[in-house]
Amino acid sequence: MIYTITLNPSIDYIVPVDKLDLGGLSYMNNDYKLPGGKGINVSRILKALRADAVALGFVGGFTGKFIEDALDELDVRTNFVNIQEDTRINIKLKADQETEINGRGPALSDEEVARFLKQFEEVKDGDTVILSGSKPPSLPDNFYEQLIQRATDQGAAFAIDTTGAALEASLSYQPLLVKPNIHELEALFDVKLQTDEEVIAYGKKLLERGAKHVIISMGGDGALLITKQGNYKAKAPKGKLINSVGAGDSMVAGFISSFLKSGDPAESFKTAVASGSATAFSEDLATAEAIEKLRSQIQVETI
Ligand SMILES: Nc1ncnc2c1ncn2[C@@H]1O[C@H](COP(=O)(O)OP(=O)(O)OP(=O)(O)O)[C@@H](O)[C@H]1O
Ligand SMILES: O=P(O)(O)OC[C@@]1(O)O[C@H](CO)[C@@H](O)[C@@H]1O
Repeated sequence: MIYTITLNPSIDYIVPVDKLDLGGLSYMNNDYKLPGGKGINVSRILKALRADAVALGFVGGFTGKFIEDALDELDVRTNFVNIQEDTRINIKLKADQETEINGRGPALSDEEVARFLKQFEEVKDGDTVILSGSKPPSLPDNFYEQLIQRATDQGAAFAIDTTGAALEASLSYQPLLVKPNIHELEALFDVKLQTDEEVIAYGKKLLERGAKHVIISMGGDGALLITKQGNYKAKAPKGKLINSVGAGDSMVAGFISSFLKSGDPAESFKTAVASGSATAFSEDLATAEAIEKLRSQIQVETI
């Protein structure tokens, strides 16, 4: 079984505006709401790719109910801990540029956290846990590390898509996959990276510190995969960028679902890039058909 962990889900409120008048009044064009949060997005793509997964995390209030109902409708399996405070709403403003305004997230009580940890005991030998996104501020800084420690003790593999200290702390536990984007990699090492060689050199540092596979995503410039066996590059297919929200999560889902079936990093990387780009070219997350169609266009080269 795959478990996705979304400690801080969100309603993603997509707000298209023809022209944004800062300080004035603008009207929305066909705004819509999606169940969001990185792990939830991963679960939705896993569902599209027919991989069995359960989404875990915390949801609360009317916003939490919206997320549970929307995922039920999409037939995505969930087992959330219900909490007292409302789940956050994240604003995705689409004018001539995309602007994101994310909430910090609700406060969690000790009892709510204890219920989550109890539930986490169901993770067992052979399972894969995917940890993605921010944590609500009331959780301790090392909460991801605590979960990784538990997952590892329980015999499960894990992948992690987060940034900064939480990403660094995860490396010695040998994540199956880490997927910083190029800006997150730059921030981690406080450098500016120009060439593929430079990106690979810094990606390799994550490998040396324990990660088994490192994907560095680069938006419309595609991605690099760094492994002990070799390094790979895939250009992103050409298309109209409609929505980059969830492109990175789609990559994680694409890689993990394919790798668990095939054990082949290069093939899994191809599915990852196809999944990321198919989401970038859609209003919502990618469909299985869109992923399959793009997959045939993607060339993975060894570099
Ligand atoms: N403009 C684009 N054209 C084609 N593919 C894209 C584009 N933007 C993103 N992608 C695809 O999605 C992948 C992930 O994108 P990106 O590097 O933006 O991840 P991210 O920053 O983690 O995304 P997010 O946080 O928005 O989910 C890219 O490697 C690429 O395959
Ligand atoms: O604030 P976090 O947890 O880092 O990111 C949350 C978020 O921006 O990430 C997803 C896209 O990757 C969205 O569904 C969601 O709104």
